[in-house]
Amino acid sequence: MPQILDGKATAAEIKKELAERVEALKAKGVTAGLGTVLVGDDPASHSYVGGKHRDCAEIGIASIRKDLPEDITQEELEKEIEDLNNNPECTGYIVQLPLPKHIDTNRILEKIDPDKDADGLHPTNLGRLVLNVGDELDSPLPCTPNGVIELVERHGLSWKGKKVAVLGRGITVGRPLGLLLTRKGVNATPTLVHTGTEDVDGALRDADIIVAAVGQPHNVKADQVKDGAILLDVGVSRIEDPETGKKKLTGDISPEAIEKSSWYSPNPGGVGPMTRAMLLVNVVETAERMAAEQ
Ligand SMILES: Nc1nc(=O)c2c([nH]1)NC[C@@H]1CN(c3ccc(C(=O)N[C@@H](CCC(=O)O)C(=O)O)cc3)C=[N+]21
Repeated sequence: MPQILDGKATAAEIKKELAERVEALKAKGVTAGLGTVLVGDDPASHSYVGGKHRDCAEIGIASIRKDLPEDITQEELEKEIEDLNNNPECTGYIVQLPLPKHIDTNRILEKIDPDKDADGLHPTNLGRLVLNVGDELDSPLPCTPNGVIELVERHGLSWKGKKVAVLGRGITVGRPLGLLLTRKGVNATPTLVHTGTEDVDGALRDADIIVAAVGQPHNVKADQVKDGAILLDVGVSRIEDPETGKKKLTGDISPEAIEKSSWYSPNPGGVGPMTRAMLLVNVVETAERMAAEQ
């Protein structure tokens, strides 16, 4: 029987630890504050951002919310970013992705003060991750990849020496996860599998651990998975529940593939809550660094 990598319970444990660090900061006169920038009215994005603010409230982090219209110009949005960079109450913030098509996303991400980058997606912080393979890093890490690593380790499992197939090469998951997996403290051997990969089946079957981050429902099939593999399900899709006819969330990995695993992360309830917990880690750590500099 496969065992569950319980993201909800693990995130709750991390939040408890963080609440203490938030208290310790308050004793020093520093209140951690998360800013969110949300453009347009995509319901899924609204729901994610809402979740982030609830998480903050739970552990004593203040929050600053900027909900902006879909037709905002590049220049206006850059002004909002500048505003958060200068706001001392905001110790870290995120710009919810995706942004509307008329916005140059990379230029926006570059405007974020790297010291306030709660997502760990600023080019400077991604660059620090590339440059540092060994020692402690004093910069934020990308939340979903970091959540994937932490979820496995907090269940007493190790990445060390493992062959890992990462399905997907997107900027928020696949590509940065490859970098995290090769850090010395993790020491896994990743293969990034993507739409240009010839032998997808071979790469998946060879893997001790599969991380699926493509956003296609039940994309990973039983015959692509080695017996006893560890499966991490990152992608989300909304599909119709055949029993109720209602839309429900589902992951990238088929139920038959999960049956063959030794451990798997459910979706929902796996990597999603861990992503949110790692965002809180980044906010607390940026605030701690700011407090240390005072
Ligand atoms: N700048 C930026 N940073 C992000 O971190 C970011 C983003 N943009 N754009 C979209 C993706 C997606 N994402 C999720 C976070 C939590 C859950 C999560 O907690 N999901 C719950 C289910 C939530 C539900 O029921 O809707 C679960 O898996 O159990 C899901 C998805 C963060 N993202």
